[in-house]
Amino acid sequence: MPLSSVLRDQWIRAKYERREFTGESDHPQREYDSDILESILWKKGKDKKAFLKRTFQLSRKEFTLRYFVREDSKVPKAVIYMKDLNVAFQPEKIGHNHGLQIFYLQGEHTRNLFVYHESGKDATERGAIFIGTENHSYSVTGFSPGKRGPSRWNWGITMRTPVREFIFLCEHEQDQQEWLEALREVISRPMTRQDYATRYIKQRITEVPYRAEEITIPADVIPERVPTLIVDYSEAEQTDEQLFQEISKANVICIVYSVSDKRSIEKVTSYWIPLITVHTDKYNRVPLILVGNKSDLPGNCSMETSLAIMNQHRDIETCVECSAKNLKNISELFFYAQKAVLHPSGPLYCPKKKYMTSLCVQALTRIFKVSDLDNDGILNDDQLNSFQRTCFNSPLSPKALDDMKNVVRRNIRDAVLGDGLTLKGFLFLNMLFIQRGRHETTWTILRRFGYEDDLGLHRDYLLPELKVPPDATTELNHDAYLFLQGIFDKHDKDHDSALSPEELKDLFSVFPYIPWGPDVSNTVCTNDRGWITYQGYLSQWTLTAYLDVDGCLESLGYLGYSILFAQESQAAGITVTRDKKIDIKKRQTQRSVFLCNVFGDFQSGKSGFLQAFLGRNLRSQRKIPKEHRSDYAISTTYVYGQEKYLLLHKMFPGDCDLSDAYPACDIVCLLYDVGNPFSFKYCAKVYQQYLDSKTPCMIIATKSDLPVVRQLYSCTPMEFCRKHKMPPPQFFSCNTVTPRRQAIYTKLVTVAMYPYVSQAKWNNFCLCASVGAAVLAVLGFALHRVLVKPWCSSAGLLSGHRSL
Ligand SMILES: Nc1ncnc2c1ncn2[C@@H]1O[C@H](COP(=O)(O)OP(=O)(O)OP(=O)(O)O)[C@@H](O)[C@H]1O
Repeated sequence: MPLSSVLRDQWIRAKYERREFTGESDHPQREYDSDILESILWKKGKDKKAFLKRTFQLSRKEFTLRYFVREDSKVPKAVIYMKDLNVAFQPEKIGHNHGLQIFYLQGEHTRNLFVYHESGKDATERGAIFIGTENHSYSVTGFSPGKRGPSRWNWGITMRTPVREFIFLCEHEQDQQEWLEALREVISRPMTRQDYATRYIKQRITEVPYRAEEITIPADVIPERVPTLIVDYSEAEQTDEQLFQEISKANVICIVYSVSDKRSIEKVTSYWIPLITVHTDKYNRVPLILVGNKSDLPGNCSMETSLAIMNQHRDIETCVECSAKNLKNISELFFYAQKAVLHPSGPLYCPKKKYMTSLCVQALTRIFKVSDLDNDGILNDDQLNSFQRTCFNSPLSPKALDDMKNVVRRNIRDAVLGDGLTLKGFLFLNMLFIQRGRHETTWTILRRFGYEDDLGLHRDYLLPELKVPPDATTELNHDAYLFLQGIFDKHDKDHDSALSPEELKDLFSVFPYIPWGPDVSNTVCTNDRGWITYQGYLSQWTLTAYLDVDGCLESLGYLGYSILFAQESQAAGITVTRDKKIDIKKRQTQRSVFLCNVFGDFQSGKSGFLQAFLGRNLRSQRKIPKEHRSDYAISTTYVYGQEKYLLLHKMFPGDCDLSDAYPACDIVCLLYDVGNPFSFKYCAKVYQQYLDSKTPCMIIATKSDLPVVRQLYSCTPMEFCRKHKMPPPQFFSCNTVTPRRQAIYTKLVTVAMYPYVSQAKWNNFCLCASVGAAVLAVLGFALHRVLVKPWCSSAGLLSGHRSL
């Protein structure tokens, strides 16, 4: 557009749109004749937060922009020559509709001023094109009417830059010629140093975007099969809020500085690292990569500087120099970034100590112990091979095995013993992997054994999902018993079929805590030294699986069940039984654990009843310290030749609503002390108030060796049983000369297994189950045959009917 047209246009707009020069508007007319245009802009302070009022002046004469801190200041804070200056509208970044970023060159550096004006003038920038010289592949040509299709404006200009072609249309041929002339003059002029700098800034606007588009490197290009999303950040285009959000989302952050700009590396420690620290979780640090860009330029920041920074900041995973211009080390940079996320060195290695972190040593020690199947402190060739298969899906060749042992042997003493690797050797080998930058090898081992990035065991590894419906129970399956038997054998070093305190401690050395307290010795069978027997050990696992399946899964995880038995998860070792109602309907059960709740008034002999099941008489019970007492007792009995677990649970009197407070059990025992006249009343109360007719119930008369006294209740225990169609009270005493297991417990399991058998036939039924167990197992005895036999008393149960 010729100058005359511009002036005419502006004159019409001023006079008729803005009503200037008419006396109708208070528009400051002096703007047109004054040399200086002054305005108040809000400028972002150095702290990057608050906007402060500043006076800005544009001087036509000096061709400068200057600003003042105070209105009455004489000395400007900065004077910027227009030739060095550029602006971009930044409403989003500045957070104001009329936000503007002013950037200008000062020496070698670009400075930024972030400002906004309270009332904008609706101007929007559409872009800018830098015009370089012919030598730099810039050209301009005109074209005549019709060349570019029908248009109202026929005369055109094609402006070519190295990156794209721009087409402009003019109304008249004369306009076209004037523009062509002006543009050719610029293009033919050699570029000054200043022009180069300006081009850099302008290219950032038009050619190199402020911010690269988000790029996703697809999952299938790396062995770990995870996609990589690369997100760029530009201070010029994005707000601090966006930066903070991206930081908090990132798995790895590359801090880029210029090797030719010392101040940019200083900013890494003074600005970027503190900023990232504030905006990331302190318990879950994000790995950082220090990237020295522009390695094609002569640098004044040496690699030593970045290494020193790396040594000071644990989160810096690695540093790398690259050149985005000639693409040197760019793919390496992203490889390191991926590696920093997938195989971070921070949790594994402490550069200061030049040794593995204590958490890493702990984890590898556990892995060694789990893999040392015979617990001799050495991974022999077989064990090393199965370890190798577990972690890397293939065994080592004999030569590779030998080479590996030789490397370790050469470097450290006591690392190889006989033909195997000691714990010391195993730790050394891993340290070697880490020191040689092969973190992924150690991470593969750690991850295979359930560890996650913080070197804790993964929740999914320890607590896999297991659905247990309300009327189902949880038991260990055959596989899990086999595994636990193996663990027992591995730790029973003296082969006495019991675990001494040291052996037990060693067994739990792969746990972060000892899961069994001293009460366990009074929950399961022990030998005469009080050590948990093989049977007792399996019983305790059975109890854990039944009462605390999550705890059991966790323990299986620590012991390495799913890894050593090549199972998908620890849950593979657990059987969830079917709904008990189906068992009753089908008149058969596959369960092997039955729960019996034991009620009785204070001092009625409940503990005695539990302990006697573990083969302890009154005398041995009295030796149990109070703090070691247990509310549970579990052991096995045989019913029709099948081994079943009976879990006795002592209930406390005083619990107000027993039916709500305790889970459904398979059978209930109501205990009363034959020597205490007030004892039976409690049993009658529990029976009437809390028991449903569906759960089998048995009344047990304890301390039967003591003189029997009359119970102070409306009826005798015998009459009570008859009235409620229960078998008569069963006499019991734990005050025996020698400790012995009594038949009452088999009877309880039998009744628990067949709750639908009428109570009147119990004694008959139970006698056959216990006395004939072995024979019946061989003959494959059928249940219905038992039911028709006449009632007979169980030999081991009672000393006879007493007068009740
Ligand atoms: N056959 C017996 N002869 C004599 N005393 C016995 C006999 N059986 C148990 N006792 C004693 O009776 C007391 C109570 O027994 P026990 O601790 O088993 O009852 P409890 O119901 O578990 O008690 P609490 O309700 O207080 O927990 C104990 O002092 C025990 O030694």
